[in-house]
Amino acid sequence: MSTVYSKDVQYHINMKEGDVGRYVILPGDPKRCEKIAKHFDNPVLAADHREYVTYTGYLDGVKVSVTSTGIGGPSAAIALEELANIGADTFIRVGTSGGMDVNVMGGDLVIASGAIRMEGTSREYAPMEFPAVSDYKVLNALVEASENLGKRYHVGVVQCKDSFYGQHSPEIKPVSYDLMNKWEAWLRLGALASEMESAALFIVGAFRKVRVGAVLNVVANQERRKLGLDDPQEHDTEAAIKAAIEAIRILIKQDK
Ligand SMILES: O=P(O)(O)O[C@H]1O[C@H](CO)[C@@H](O)[C@H]1O
Ligand SMILES: O=c1cc[nH]c(=O)[nH]1
Repeated sequence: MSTVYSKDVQYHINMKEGDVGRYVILPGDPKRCEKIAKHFDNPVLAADHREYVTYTGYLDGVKVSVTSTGIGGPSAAIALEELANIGADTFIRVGTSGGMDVNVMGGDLVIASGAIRMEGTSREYAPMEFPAVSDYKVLNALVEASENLGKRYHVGVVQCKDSFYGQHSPEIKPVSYDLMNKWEAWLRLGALASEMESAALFIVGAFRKVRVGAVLNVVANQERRKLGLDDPQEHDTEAAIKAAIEAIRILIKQDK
């Protein structure tokens, strides 16, 4: 059985085949797109529809794009599916996250090797037994890129959820017993940081047979705060952006 996906103008991202490169950076925040596109040669605004803003330009002579996903699994899954429909096959999420492991500090980078599927979207693609893992070539490229940048980084599992405030104020939620017990388990299992899109992107990527990785800026770490440790804050995503750009350059070279 073969499935044919339309390469025509896509319903949500409002682009067709030819509008994006095979390499696409995926920030959540649409406002991060322009910052990322500044690293491209000759960037042009390709589309601006709903939460999906896209710029397309070039890195080392190869066409590349950046498309925002909006917040959460549902909109991220749509972005990935529609971008795959029009020819993209390698994706790097550049996001923000909240630190979990006490060794992870605000301003560090977290490169996701896998993601905890505490969200709903990926369940509509794969049974829970199937793991949400990043593509190893994209993962390796992100590690090499972070080394080259001389940036403090961690590689490991991130936690994905649908409720931002379920992470930040679980104790006042009606299901606090569930949120807090699971959070404790994720900590004991060494989860590095919490965010909202990687699990859905990794699972949809597995389904669509495309490569997906993720690099996250750590904004702060609530676990360090709880323990009275210093908790530096970093809202600037430029280091994560630079890591993703460098990783794409590495992948372009490898793919030639
Ligand atoms: O900064 P982005 O990429 O949006 O990522 C993180 O920030 C949002 C929550 O504030 C969620 O989308 C989360 O995953
Ligand atoms: O704490 C945080 C920061 C960014 N994104 C999240 O989901 N959580």
